[in-house]
Amino acid sequence: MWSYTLALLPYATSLGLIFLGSVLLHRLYLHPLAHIPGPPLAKVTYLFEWYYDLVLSGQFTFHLKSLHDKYGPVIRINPNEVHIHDPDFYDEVNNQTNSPTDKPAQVAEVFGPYPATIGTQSHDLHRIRRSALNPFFSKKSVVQLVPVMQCPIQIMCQRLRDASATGAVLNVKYLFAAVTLDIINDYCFARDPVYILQPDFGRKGFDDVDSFLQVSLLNIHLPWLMRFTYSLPDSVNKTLAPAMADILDFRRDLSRQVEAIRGGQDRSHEGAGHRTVFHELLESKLPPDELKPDRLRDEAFSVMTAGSGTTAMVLRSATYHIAANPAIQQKLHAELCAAIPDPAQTSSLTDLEQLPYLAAVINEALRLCGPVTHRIGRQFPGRSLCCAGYLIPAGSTVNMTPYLIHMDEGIFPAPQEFRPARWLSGDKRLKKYLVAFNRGPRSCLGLNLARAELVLVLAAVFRQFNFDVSGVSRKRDIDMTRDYILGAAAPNSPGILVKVLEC
Ligand code: HEM
Repeated sequence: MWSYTLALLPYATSLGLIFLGSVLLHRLYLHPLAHIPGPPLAKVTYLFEWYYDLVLSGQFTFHLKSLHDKYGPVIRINPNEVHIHDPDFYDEVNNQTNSPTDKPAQVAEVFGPYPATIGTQSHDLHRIRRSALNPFFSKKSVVQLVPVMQCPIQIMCQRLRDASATGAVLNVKYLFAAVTLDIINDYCFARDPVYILQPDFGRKGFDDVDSFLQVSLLNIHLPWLMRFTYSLPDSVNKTLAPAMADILDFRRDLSRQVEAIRGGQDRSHEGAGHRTVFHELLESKLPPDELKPDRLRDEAFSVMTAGSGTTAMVLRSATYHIAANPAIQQKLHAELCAAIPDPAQTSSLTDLEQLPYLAAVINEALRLCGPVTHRIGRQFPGRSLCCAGYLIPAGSTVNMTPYLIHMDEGIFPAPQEFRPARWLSGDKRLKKYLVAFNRGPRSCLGLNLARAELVLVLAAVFRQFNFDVSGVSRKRDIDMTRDYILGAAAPNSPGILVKVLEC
């Protein structure tokens, strides 16, 4: 038996080598993307990308810039994907309504097999799911939601007042995460504020989400991993990855809440005084398959997580940059004092949105600290693209990275500097290049809500307070050092520890 096996070994090895050689030759010379420039190693193997994303931990996004400097605006980043860095080509990839746009499978399933709007591959199914959610997040709906937002914002201001009175050090990373999660929790499920009232703002849950995002980067490259993980019982997952425990509990709790609404046990929306997403979604005209428990659980998970962590990241970075730049803080404070003479009173969202300096601060925060740092991938089954003379055949995966556009020195000089004034220069072109929410049919569902939260929270905070940020290190605590889908601070960052000053 052994002698047969040994005799066959050279044949098997030769066959293996011939197969490998053919794959390499195909990828280099015959593949539909063979003509696209890029590092030879990236053309033939995924290992190139894995090295930067997995071995060096979330570094590929930074490396992309040097690849584009070397190979031009259109490059091949792995055997089957193209990356484009051409800010003027952004709408061509992301803002098309005249042809179907799919999401590549590994990006759609980044958080696991995930039948939420954000995790939907197919264009047509995405339209169905997205249309059901759109009405909740229109500008009009968000304006009606302002009183809901004001409740946790007022509690947040009281927490800041208390910290200022006692001199306590506050971690604003968790403060802002709590306030945004309370807002979306109320909108989705008619729940009173919870997190903003907790002494540590519910820190552990937010830290677990950070760990979950790190795992999700692994999942983009090895999509079977999360599929396998979710097929295991929760108890096994909790033992293998303790950080998953809170995430799994959170998911199960969301499922319980949705089912309690469906079963009629949860009628909290009746006294809420505002519409709530999941009570209405359950009564919507979505087809029955779309209303199944797992589908709505995952939709809830996506809206709750996308609807809190992202805005909180912009709030905390903006807070640091404003407080660290006295001239900016003073200018903003002066504008807010004129608009809100009595800080005990709140101004309308519409009035606050008209304040030019506040708007400039928010645009600059979205540019410099846009939370979604990973490349955004799309597929066009029926449309080929032509960029910089390169034909990209229909069906290819095409990526673009908002972070690289926001850091483009040709558009935003000194891109690493927080300069709200650049938005007041009268250069109307700049807005075209602010793509923190992406554009087009798959752009951010919560854009209006996020912008309203940024306006209301920053106006309330900087009308009344300033911060001693001498204990914060920009390099360690604020700037993205690793791209885990959302930008992550350095591993040794304690959060954003500040002293609150009343002004
Ligand atoms: C400053 C805050 C925010 C930023 C910068 C942001 C950014 C983004 C980006 C870039 C995308 C596109 C992702 C992709 O194409 O794969 C996206 C999608 C999404 N965002 Fe946001 N987001 C923010 C806040 C919110 C909020 C408050 C919600 C609450 C509802 C939300 C819910 C979603 C959902 C559900 C999607 C998926 C949309 C779809 O696939 O149709 N986001 N967001």
